[in-house]
Amino acid sequence: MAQYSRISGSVGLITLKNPPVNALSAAVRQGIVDTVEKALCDPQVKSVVICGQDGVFCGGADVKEFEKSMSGPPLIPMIHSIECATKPMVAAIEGSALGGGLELALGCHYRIAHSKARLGLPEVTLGLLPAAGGSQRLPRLIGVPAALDLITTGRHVTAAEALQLGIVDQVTDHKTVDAAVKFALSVAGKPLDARRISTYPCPVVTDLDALFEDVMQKVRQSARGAIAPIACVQAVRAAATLPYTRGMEREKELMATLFTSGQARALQYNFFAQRAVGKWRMPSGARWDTSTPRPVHKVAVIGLGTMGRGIAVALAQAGLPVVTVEAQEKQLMEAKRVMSDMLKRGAKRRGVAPPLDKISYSSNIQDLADVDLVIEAVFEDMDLKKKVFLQLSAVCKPGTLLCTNTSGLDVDQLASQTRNPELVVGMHFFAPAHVMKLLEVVYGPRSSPQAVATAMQLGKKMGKISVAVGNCRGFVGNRMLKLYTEQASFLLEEGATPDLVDRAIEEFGFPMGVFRMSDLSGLDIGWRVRKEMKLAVPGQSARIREGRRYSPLGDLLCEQGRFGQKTGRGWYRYNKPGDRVAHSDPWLHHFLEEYRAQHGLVARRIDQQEILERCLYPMINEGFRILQDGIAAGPEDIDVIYVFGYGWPRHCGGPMFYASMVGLEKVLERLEHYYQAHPDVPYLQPCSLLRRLVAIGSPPVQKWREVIKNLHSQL
Ligand SMILES: CCCCCCCC/C=C\C=C\CC(=O)SCCNC(=O)CCNC(=O)[C@H](O)C(C)(C)COP(=O)(O)OP(=O)(O)OC[C@H]1O[C@@H](n2cnc3c(N)ncnc32)[C@H](O)[C@@H]1OP(=O)(O)O
Repeated sequence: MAQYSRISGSVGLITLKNPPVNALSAAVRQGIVDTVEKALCDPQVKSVVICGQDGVFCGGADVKEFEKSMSGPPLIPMIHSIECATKPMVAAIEGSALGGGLELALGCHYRIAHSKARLGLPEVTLGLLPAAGGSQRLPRLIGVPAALDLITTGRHVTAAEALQLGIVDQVTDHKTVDAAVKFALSVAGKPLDARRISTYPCPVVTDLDALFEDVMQKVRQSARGAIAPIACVQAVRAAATLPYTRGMEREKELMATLFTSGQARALQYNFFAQRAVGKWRMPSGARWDTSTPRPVHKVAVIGLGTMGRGIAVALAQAGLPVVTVEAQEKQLMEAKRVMSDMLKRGAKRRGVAPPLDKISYSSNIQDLADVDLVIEAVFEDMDLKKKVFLQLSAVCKPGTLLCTNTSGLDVDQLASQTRNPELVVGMHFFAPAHVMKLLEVVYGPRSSPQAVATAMQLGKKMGKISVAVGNCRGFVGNRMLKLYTEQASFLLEEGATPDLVDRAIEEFGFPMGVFRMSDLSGLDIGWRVRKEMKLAVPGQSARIREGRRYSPLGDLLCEQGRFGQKTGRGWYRYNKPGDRVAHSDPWLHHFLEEYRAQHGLVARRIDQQEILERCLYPMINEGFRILQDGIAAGPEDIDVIYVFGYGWPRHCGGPMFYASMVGLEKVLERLEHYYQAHPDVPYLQPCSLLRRLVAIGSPPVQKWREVIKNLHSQL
């Protein structure tokens, strides 16, 4: 709703009230319509200020209402009537003015912002465009290039940048409403014709066609199949080329297509999923709101390889003092040089001083005696990690949380090396750790809720999206990934090429296909793990191991020294070691032909649909198993992990959401088909949770938690 009062004698004050972000729900829109009318009818009121309660102007349309049928006054005429008002309307912007919130402010005649406020039109991130006049008013106010940037990226700008761009008229460090009221008093009675943005001509752009062609090309490239950024460009083009009313018609037309699209549903689901994962719960019943984190003032990172360096830099950038320990003196010196450069580059980008003094470097584990939390990031070897945990348990003060950055080893085995296994959790970062947003917080059977709460809170402080998951081989992300990469290798055996598979995956929306990604990460990493597991045996090319289908193709490449980009050869050929541009490699095609001939395999034509189904559906099936096993609390956890850690296209929601969009019956039917065709691949057998969901009519993804809960309570 909205509250009305009169202050300073002649200023009508309208306060939006809908905690926590004053979203424009039907009730708020009705409140605005009613209070604006009241203010305009009150002869004592000469000007009007619109603000939001509790330091937030407005977080935009209420996204939760998008699924329901529309009720209440629509935004467009509401904003139009504010712009047409005959008394000056002033927006007092504190906190956020986003989406419909900024569109409301653009309908006002003046905008006063607090210096800490953030403004933006993030609709594109929800699969939409600013369709309450935002795509038509913003270019008229700040010009086409700047509006294109803001609308197609959805980025939030600071008040200072908003002032520079001309979005706001004044920035204050003091009480925003007071400043706005003072301003409103000063403009009372002044003419308003020149303040109505919709009447402005769009600033002229030289060679408009070239500008839009260029922008469209860039947007298409970065959109990876998302339709909203393209519609945003089209809407701004309408602003630049059509009169306002016709531009508004185009905006509406474009929005109508987006609003009901699967991509908008996926992106909006993802918005709420990101927030849902913060509300973690463990199978024991422990939860985010009943578990208190331990204070963490000083942190340590042990092992300064690529991961350790990134983690330490991310911690320092979050303002935490970090002690780093690396046993090898040469590696320590090299790490110090590289990390200092990383800190300097990061600081330059953010316009702050590099936090070099936050990190201290040591080769002595005894220096970790007084830290509150340690993140172990040594080589991925269980024996080595066990040794480190044993040492840490002896060296660190009682109560220190011991975390491992393993990407899939058993957290419980490491916990068993320590005096306090309840203080051990996994903190699985993704490379590069100072850039990637995802953190898997892995609890073992003995991890305490407090330890999980502490790691989750630390992740948040580091700006990560943290997801709490149970302990199993590969946790959530890598457990599912294994099947994806394995299926991709099987497809090569059956007739595909790395280029063909990668093209299908990239056209689906992943930034990189499975083979290109594998070349980037290094083929030797998986090879070493498979050798340790005695799955890969040099010189052997058997295609059945441990009773199930196995593809030795990756092992055979490694035996030839083809480790990917770093050796200049892998699934692709590179001009030199370390080069990033992958070229199709005739050697590899010949190698595949020979391999098939050796094993009596006849290459067949494999189409894009089969590639996607074979690569994605087994992953999804494993996702259902993960839910069934209670390793992830809900589909949102899996989807957030895949979007933020593995490049799953956000406009497809994540694997579990995607499954619900494709239709669970179809996923089930295709898995059954592929399992029948490949009975030596046990994981293709559809999981019982998937069967159960189909049996009860394929409820929407938001309802799966209930089904899982019932399933668990029946066990
Ligand atoms: C057929 C054609 C029909 C076409 C007709 C359509 C006409 C529609 C016209 C216009 C449409 C306008 C579009 C929009 O305005 S879309 C919304 C744009 N706004 C956003 O994207 C902002 C989203 N919110 C945020 O970025 C942040 O929440 C922020 C406001 C910056 C605050 O951040 P923070 O303080 O970190 O808090 P949280 O993110 O945790 O949020 C707190 C809780 O509030 C919920 N929330 C936030 N924003 C919204 C929203 N816009 N709608 C509903 N709910 C929202 C969020 O989920 C958190 O909830 P909970 O505590 O339960 O987790």
